[in-house]
Amino acid sequence: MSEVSEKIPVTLLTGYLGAGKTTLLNRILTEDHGHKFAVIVNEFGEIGIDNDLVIGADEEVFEMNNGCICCTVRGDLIRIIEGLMKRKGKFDAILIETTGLADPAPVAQTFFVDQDVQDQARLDAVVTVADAKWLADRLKDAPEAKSQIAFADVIILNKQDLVSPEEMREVEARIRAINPYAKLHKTSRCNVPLDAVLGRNAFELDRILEIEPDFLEVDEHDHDHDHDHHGHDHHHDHDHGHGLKHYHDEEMQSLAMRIDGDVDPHRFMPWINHITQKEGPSILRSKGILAFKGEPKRFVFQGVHMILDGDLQRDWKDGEKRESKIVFIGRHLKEDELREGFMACKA
Ligand SMILES: Nc1nc2c(ncn2[C@@H]2O[C@H](COP(=O)(O)OP(=O)(O)OP(=O)(O)O)[C@@H](O)[C@H]2O)c(=O)[nH]1
Repeated sequence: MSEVSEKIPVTLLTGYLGAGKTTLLNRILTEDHGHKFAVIVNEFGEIGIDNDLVIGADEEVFEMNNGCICCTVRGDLIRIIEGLMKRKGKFDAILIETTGLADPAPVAQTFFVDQDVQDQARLDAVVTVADAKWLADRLKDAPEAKSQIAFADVIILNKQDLVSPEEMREVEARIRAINPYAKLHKTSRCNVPLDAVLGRNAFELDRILEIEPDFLEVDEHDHDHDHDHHGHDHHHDHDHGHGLKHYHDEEMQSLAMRIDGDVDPHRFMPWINHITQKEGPSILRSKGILAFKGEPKRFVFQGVHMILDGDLQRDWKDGEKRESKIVFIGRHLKEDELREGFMACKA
């Protein structure tokens, strides 16, 4: 067993008010799966927790006026997770339900910035529940709703029973305009198999771009999916196109880039550090797998805003094409600048 797999997996559950987070949580908790979960509920910045799960939970007093909300959330979360770790063995996964208005980033960042937390727990995936009936409206007026979609590794597009198939296609297309990479499940009452939500390893560096192996095909070509397959019954595992209208979300975009071959680490590292510091507030997620010149191993990185985490991973396999690919998801991305900057890293 690798060291990684002994860490407690953490699933971060997000979604706008009333989308169905609690419904999903209850499904997870009541299903007969033989796992024990610890649940952390984050209400409006305050972290309340099932009292008998944590020693000294009564002492978790939240001070909302005390400085930056992100830091407060993070501090509370670190203390709660450390408390939970003292009871290690009593549960095998942690679920965090954030309030419908929360930005998932500070919670996710906790798993990269705090060494003690990092040693014991690993972020498994960000799961976002979306309301098929109301999401399109919330995308117009609620920036949090958009961030939650952009941030997701898994999207549960819920309340299918309340919309027509046509409306469902419409909302799916809106989601794809923001985040083409997440796994998407259409549900009523969040009726997904649990392995669609848990054990995703979406933040595992080695799996980062393998979850959706065809991710790059989306952005590389023009989004011209007007070729409707009338009368054909197409069943294959391709989420994009095929009856989906294509939108471009003006505000929130994703940008995928590829270099055929190696990049120069002496150019790439300063560039990625610079760009994530400078554009960090607008970059929600970044991920990449890179072939560094002269390096037999793949360099894999991911980031949440300006916090980056990267490592040399397994060797490039015999016959595997050495290439370098990165993805940014964010608000008002400076596409030309990002593209030019990355292309200049070519070895
Ligand atoms: N019609 C329909 N109702 C649903 C579905 N899923 C959940 N609901 C209902 O929607 C309401 C909100 O669901 P919750 O699971 O509480 O949503 P939430 O995201 O936890 O809500 P907040 O805690 O307020 O953010 C409840 O009344 C649910 O019974 C669904 O698929 N279809």
